[in-house]
Amino acid sequence: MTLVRAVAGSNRASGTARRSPLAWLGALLVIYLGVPIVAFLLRLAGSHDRGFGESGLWAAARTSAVAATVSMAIVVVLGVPLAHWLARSRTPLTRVVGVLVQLPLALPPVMSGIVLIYLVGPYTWLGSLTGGRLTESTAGVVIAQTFVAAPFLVISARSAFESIDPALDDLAATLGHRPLARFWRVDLRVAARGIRAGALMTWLRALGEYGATVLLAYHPYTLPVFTYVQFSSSGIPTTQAPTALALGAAAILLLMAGFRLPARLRRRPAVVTLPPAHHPAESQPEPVGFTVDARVGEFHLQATHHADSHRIAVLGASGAGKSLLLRSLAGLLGPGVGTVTYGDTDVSAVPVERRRLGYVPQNHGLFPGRTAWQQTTFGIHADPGAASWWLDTLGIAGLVDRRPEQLSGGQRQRVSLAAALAGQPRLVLLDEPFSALDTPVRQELAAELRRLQRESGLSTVLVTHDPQEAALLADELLVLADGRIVQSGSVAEVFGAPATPQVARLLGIANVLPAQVTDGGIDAGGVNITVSGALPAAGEAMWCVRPEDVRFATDGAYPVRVHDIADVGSHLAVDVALGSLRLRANVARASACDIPDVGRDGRVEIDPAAVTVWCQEPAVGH
Ligand SMILES: Nc1ncnc2c1ncn2[C@@H]1O[C@H](COP(=O)(O)OP(=O)(O)OP(=O)(O)O)[C@@H](O)[C@H]1O
Repeated sequence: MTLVRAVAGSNRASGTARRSPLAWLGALLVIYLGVPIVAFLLRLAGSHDRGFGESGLWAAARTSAVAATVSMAIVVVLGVPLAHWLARSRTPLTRVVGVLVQLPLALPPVMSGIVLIYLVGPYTWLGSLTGGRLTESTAGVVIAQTFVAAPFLVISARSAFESIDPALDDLAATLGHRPLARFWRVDLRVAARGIRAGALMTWLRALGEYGATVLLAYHPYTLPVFTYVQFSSSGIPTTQAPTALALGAAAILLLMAGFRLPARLRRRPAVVTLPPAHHPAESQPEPVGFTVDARVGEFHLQATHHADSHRIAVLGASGAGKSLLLRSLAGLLGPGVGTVTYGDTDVSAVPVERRRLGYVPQNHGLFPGRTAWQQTTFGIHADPGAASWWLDTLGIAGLVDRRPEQLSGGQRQRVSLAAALAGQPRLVLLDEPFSALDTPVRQELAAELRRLQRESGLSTVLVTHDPQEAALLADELLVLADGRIVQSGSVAEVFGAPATPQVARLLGIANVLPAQVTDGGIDAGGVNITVSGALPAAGEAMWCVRPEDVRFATDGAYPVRVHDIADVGSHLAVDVALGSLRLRANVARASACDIPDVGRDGRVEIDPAAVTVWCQEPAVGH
């Protein structure tokens, strides 16, 4: 039944496609392009003398094929690095060069020939230097073909390089690969398909080149020149053979380019046998210090901190600058961003690939086309034994043959973590490393990382949105807002006394509310609350109390009305009205009988020492 529905669905889908005006427009173009070729093939089949015996035909075909192949090779060798530079650089010079390399595409080929005569013609400096051999020779054909065909490769390769996520290059740098190695081992590999397509277009364009060739190198004849000569002297019948040859060569090449071997004939990647695992070596704790001043677009990051501990967490709202801070510490924003120290070493001038880092980027970047094992051992310092240990510990030893698209989000995140740790890094920078994991795996991994931090001295800077994760995996907290550190200190200090209402909210404290400071207390929504700590000057203020410090008691000081009671597993979350404000109380299940029913009035007690009051929320200025 399901199959019948699926078939009916697919018939409906193809029926819809047939009725679509877009499909008909496309079909008209296919007819326009196909009919002349079919007409030619019909005439060819019906002809007696097709011109295959004409003298000079095969020599012309050879000249065309050789010159097109040499042109393509020249264009690939020179054009791929040029395309890479054009894709990666954003300067006025890049823009000018980008236009320049596309000009031959816009210029009519005959005019390209004229332009070239000014460079390599017999009476130019280059022409006389080579005794006039640059024209009227196969070299001349190659020069003409290269000029008109080069833009095809450069444009295609440039767009292939531009589509590579720059984060992959950054990741490869943190794994110790220098710029040339990154070009070979990452960019070229990822852009290979676009480069191949560009090379194919270049060859085909070179093979079909006529206008520039006929001006620059009329002899030896190429296939197009030979065809025109035949057409002028003997009429159309003898042009059938060269046309058929060009058509056949192009069709075979295009078919080969799109051909994929059946799955059973394709080379399978060798099955990986994991080497014996060993525990990662102990590392020296390396507290990080930095004074960073970096501008990225409109955003200004300005932060100074010298950590006492080798376990730091950076908390902040989305867009606060956490990832940029991590990238500055890695050296990925360049050496001009300020001073960075790992332990006692000033690494400000040390290139990222020599910093011996482990880096887990936010989107858990993995290199396309590489298996989990190849990803884990891609770093130049990767230790296969430690890689095995990490893969095993992270529960992905059975997935080592899989490529990124064959892994789930959580599995990819674990591979990324294993790759960062397998190189025995001196510092690990983690950008929300557990965000795609389910709660049990997340807790398990966090506990594993915590154990390594303690036992092996693993130094980490963790970016996270989760205050619990920060408290578990760090001794020191930095809270970032709008590119500035708004509070820093030990986990206990920051959690115990959030410096601003904004920090309190980031720490997950639920009751951050407005108030008016009065004599010896605060007016919170019309209810006077007693406070034992320091109070700001009278006026508008913000205050907070943790939900677990709001306790139901029949003799409590403050009247409330219960609005909602939610059982969240570990405790009961109770929403109450305190004057005009809404307050949250977390009540242990054992004390559930103290809570009045929903809609009923009751009383709560709030410890004056548990109340924090701030003057009006300060704006972070630049
Ligand atoms: N390449 C860039 N060009 C321009 N602006 C950028 C660039 N990268 C980041 N920014 C800006 O810098 C600010 C900080 O970005 P960052 O990625 O550090 O935020 P974040 O705190 O990590 O946020 P999230 O938690 O959402 O990942 C943002 O406003 C962002 O738009």
